[in-house]
Amino acid sequence: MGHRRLEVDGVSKRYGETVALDAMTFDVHAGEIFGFVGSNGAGKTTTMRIALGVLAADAGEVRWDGAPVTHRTRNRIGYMPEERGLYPRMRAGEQLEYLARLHGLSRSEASRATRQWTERLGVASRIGDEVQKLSLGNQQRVQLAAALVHDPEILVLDEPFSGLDPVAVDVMSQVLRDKADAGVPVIFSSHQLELVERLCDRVGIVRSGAMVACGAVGELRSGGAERILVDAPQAPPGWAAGLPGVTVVGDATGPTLLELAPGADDQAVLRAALATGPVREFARRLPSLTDLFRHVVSNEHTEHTEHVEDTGGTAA
Ligand SMILES: Nc1ncnc2c1ncn2[C@@H]1O[C@H](COP(=O)(O)OP(=O)(O)OP(=O)(O)O)[C@@H](O)[C@H]1O
Repeated sequence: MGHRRLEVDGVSKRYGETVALDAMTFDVHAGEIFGFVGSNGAGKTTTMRIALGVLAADAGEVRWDGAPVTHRTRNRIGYMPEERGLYPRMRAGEQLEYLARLHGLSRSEASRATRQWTERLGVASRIGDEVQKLSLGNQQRVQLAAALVHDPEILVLDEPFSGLDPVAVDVMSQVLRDKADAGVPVIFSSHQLELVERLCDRVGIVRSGAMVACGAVGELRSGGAERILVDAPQAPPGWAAGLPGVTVVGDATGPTLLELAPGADDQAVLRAALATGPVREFARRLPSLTDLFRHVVSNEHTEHTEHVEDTGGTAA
């Protein structure tokens, strides 16, 4: 049971000239929440649609429990599409029961699951309303209920948190955690990086259709450059600018955030700070997931520039 995982292995996909996925590879283990992050157009939705089997890959394979995902597996995935796929004129409750029955639940099981999930997600009083008459956030809660009513073995959710109020975010987070604890691999995409950092066991950062960083949040954060926060209230602006191997990251008033190149001497930084007057704080700070993300995105620009120069060189 513990080794069960959803594997995305070397999946590539083009739309005409556009390379949407370029050998995308990662896996999500049973019992973990995996956060899938990346810029707009990086390839998250395409990956999830291929994992679900609604879109075919040009190359590569998606496996569940060691075997390629088939139509049968697909039935056991709870999917929340980015383009929310509910029928606007159908009543929320009827729709959920209908979806549950499509996945093979009996009439009474379907109605029990509908009641259970609408209560859990705080939309039980809305089951008689047409979906189009619900607020966006409530439509989204119904959409999540739709991904859950058939008790899926795998959860694949495309931006499930966008547009939810903070209470709904908490409810949704707890639902995902409970599902993971019950042995379900949970993968979701999001641009809300603080939430991803808080909720996910592992995170994958995608850039231009490929995975560029993947691992436990703590692991990724501690793998970044060393940062030190220095609070030296009497230090003049620019006090740290000339120190060897030191880059000033945060320069606003108040404490200074410094990034140290590998091998830079933190004690030299401390002495320089003390030379300006009292030092109230001198502490190592890990970069946040947002910092890491920005780093990855700015590398994208660097590489892009290099690529353009290379092309120019070849042409000339
Ligand atoms: N049906 C399509 N036809 C042509 N190009 C497409 C199609 N769907 C996606 N693409 C392209 O594939 C790339 C990946 O898109 P995808 O929707 O997977 O990104 P995403 O990471 O989900 O982005 P977002 O964060 O904006 O939702 C983009 O360049 C997009 O323009």
